[in-house]
Amino acid sequence: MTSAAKLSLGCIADDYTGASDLANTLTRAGLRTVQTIGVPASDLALPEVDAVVVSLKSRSIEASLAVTRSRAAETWLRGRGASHILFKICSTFDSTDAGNIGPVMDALRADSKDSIVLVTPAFPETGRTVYQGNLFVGPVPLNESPLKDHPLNPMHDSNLVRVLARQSKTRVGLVDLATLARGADAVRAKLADLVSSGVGAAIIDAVFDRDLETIGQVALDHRLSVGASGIGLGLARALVAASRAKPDARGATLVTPVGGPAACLAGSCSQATLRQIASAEKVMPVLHLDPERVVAGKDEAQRALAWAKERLAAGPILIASSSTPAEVAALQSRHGRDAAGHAIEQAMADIAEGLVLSGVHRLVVAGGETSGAVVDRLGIPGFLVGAEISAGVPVLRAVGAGKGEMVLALKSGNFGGPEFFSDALALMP
Ligand SMILES: Nc1ncnc2c1ncn2[C@@H]1O[C@H](COP(=O)(O)OP(=O)(O)O)[C@@H](O)[C@H]1O
Ligand SMILES: O=C(O)[C@@H](O)C(=O)COP(=O)(O)O
Repeated sequence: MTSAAKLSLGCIADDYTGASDLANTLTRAGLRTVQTIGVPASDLALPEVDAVVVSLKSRSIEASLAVTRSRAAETWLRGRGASHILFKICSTFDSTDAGNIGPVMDALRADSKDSIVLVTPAFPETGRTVYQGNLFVGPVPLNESPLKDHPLNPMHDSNLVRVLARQSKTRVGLVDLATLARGADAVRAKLADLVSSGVGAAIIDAVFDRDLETIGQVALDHRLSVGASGIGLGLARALVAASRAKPDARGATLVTPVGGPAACLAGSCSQATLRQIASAEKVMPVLHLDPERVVAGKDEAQRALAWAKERLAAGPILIASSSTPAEVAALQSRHGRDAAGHAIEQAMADIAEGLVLSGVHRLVVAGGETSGAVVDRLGIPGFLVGAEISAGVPVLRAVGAGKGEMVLALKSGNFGGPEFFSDALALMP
């Protein structure tokens, strides 16, 4: 970093769309924020900021690797003066019984020496609320939501106290909404009780943004918290209220128009993304990859690139691997979950690389793992946050890529309205 100023907040995000979601929230709450891809190289020039969100692709990798990478990010952020670190997880608690939320939380907690860690994936703006420790996605519990069919981490239990306890060596407790409603001191007293009974992590309920403000105040007593963009909002507001960060009147970066061809890639199989692809069919050419051919080799990505090159001059295009839950399950039963996912992610990265070589500098990507594969392949080291396309999804301006100006939108599979692809392109001139 060029600046020696101390960070008010350090963040470690377990995927790239989640990182841009958090960077968007922090920016809009007034913190000057950058998103880096991995731990930044020492020569990466970054502006003076209040918060850095280090993006990792650690949600679905082996737990010990997720721990090592998260710790490297933690060391870097603490070295820049961050006294509080937020480990950003998905608002739908995407994980398996093997991890990675529990193992990373345990390791960061040991390093921070916190007696207890507050954990909440609540993000009311996108319909994620937590009550009595149960996560709701809109009106339904997590296990009845489309997340039950996620290709990599299907979620079958909405009770987060149980889910986290299965992944963590720490005893997990609950701070319920009734306690939270009594204010920050009531939460502090409850945490002290939990600590005295040997609990090291507390799922905390939150339904409204005001709940997250209380949580943010209490979380700042500690060195670590775990959660989604909602707790990021609470922390940012608490930092501004405590004058530990100056609200930035400029807000999001103005992204200068880059022009030229634009493309969209979708690797998310979420219901929201499937609906968005169906809407895009009405306004732009859409190519559906044949997932079986993608797993078989590189030809399908080459076919897609040739298809795109014939059309790019005429307007935006969309290339999608996304399939229905039944089709995903069938592909996975033939090739295995990880092999199928990896092959498709790498095909998306091949296509993105080819598109950029063909002059595309405006790129929309749907899917967290998919975005990770694409951004890694493009070698982009970091992003500044631009306009908000929809809740949790900003326009991003690549910094330090050495490939000329480039703007991207990295969409979490579940986010965005039905016209998301057109909405994004309209804000990426
Ligand atoms: N047709 C398909 N069949 C099986 N897996 C797929 C298919 N299309 C994409 N995938 C894989 O599903 C995963 C989707 O995850 P991700 O990109 O994180 O989306 P989301 O944001 O919805 O979680 C990726 O690993 C992707 O490669
Ligand atoms: O918190 C969220 O829901 C998002 O920021 C996020 O992490 C989404 O992950 P993907 O759905 O895998 O993109």
